[in-house]
Amino acid sequence: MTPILIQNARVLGGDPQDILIDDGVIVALGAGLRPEGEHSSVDATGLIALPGLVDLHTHLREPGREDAETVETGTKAAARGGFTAVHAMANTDPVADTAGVVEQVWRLGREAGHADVRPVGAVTIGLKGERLAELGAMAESAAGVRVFSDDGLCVHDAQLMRRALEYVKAFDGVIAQHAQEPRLTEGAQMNEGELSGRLGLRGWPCVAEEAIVARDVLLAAHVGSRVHICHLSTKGSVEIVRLAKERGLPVTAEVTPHHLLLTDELVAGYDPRYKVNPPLRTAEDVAALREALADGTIDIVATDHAPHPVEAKDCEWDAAAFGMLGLETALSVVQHTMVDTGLLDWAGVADRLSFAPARIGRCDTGDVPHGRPVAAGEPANLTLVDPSTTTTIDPSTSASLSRNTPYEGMKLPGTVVATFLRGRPTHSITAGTTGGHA
Ligand SMILES: NC(=O)N[C@@H](CC(=O)O)C(=O)O
Ligand SMILES: [Zn+2]
Ligand SMILES: [Zn+2]
Repeated sequence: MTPILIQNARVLGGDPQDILIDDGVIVALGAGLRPEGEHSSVDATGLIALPGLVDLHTHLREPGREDAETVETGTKAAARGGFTAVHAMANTDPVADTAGVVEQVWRLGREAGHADVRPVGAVTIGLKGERLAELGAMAESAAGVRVFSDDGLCVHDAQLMRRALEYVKAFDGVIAQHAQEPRLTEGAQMNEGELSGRLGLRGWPCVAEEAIVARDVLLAAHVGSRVHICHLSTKGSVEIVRLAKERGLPVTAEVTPHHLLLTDELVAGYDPRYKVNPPLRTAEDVAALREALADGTIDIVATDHAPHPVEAKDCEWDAAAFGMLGLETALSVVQHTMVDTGLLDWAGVADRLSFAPARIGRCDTGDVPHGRPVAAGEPANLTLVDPSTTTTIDPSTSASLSRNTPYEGMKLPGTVVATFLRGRPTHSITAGTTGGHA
């Protein structure tokens, strides 16, 4: 590959600089670079350069639901969203609960080549919540699993959760908990509140999440092992995590783009596009989540990209599947809710969407590290963003196999202009291909 000179990019939102990439590595960074020899140039005037984004929570659906998404299509959507690495959730069919399945997913990611796929291992066999899966074998496999989760379901048995935390401590793993007390959410369809009563939909109380968050930070502290809370959605959960961090407990947390932007009022039209787990909450919760992401109480944004085929969403509310697309719109939603509101600068975005998720997933070191500083000697995993654009979201242009975006028709700021994975463009907008993305 000939060297690439990216000119005038605002690295992490700072002053314009040139970035010279050769052989997959950033070899020089500075103003007015004039490399000798053959190279190609990219004019990045007005663009922000970020470290390649890292998603700690993606559903790629392969194996088993290749009608909803495949590793190929999901990672293509990831590249278009500016991601160079994604953690693929274990709720596939078969479940990713053995070294064999996680290695298969990891290998599919390598073959597709759009983004590095870091498989998440299931905590319990078949996600049944009964017996621990072979966590050690998945950690030692070629996939090098460090994140374990029964996501979609909660590890609700306290003793199993304790054992899982003890087990992963040996290899510095982390349990990513889908915090949902199942007995408190039987048949639940939306946030519990005045609106759920009015709409006649079974409510999903905040305490169902908060009870598990509180229990698990205490368990993690007791064991001295790391717990990560998936898709935090309530003000009360924020308060618990804040208190836990003040006490120095080993907890990290994520918020999804949709919980930063959307509220339960959208459910009033019974449109299943807004059906998601955990449910959309109130404006007060949204404000608390934004504030917590800004002050670092919530460590990261994770997409929870959850593709579903048309028939699972184009139906009555009660029958519809939970979940929303997220990879291609994440950065735009974060710009809209956090940057354009003055809550976070671009360096903060780099932290919440790249540095911190890579650290939590322990993929900031090793053979193919992510979430590294934009600096000479580092792998050229880069995302170029044009923050000055506005796009009307059009699901038909998505790289995902599914169409269940909640943002259809919305105007959102920012466009990912190019993504580089170890110096190779995995996404780039050339003249004529700009426009809608979902
Ligand atoms: N978020 C969702 O609503 N759905 C996810 C499962 C999950 O993340 O809990 C899915 O797998 O579809
Ligand atoms: Zn979940
Ligand atoms: Zn999920």
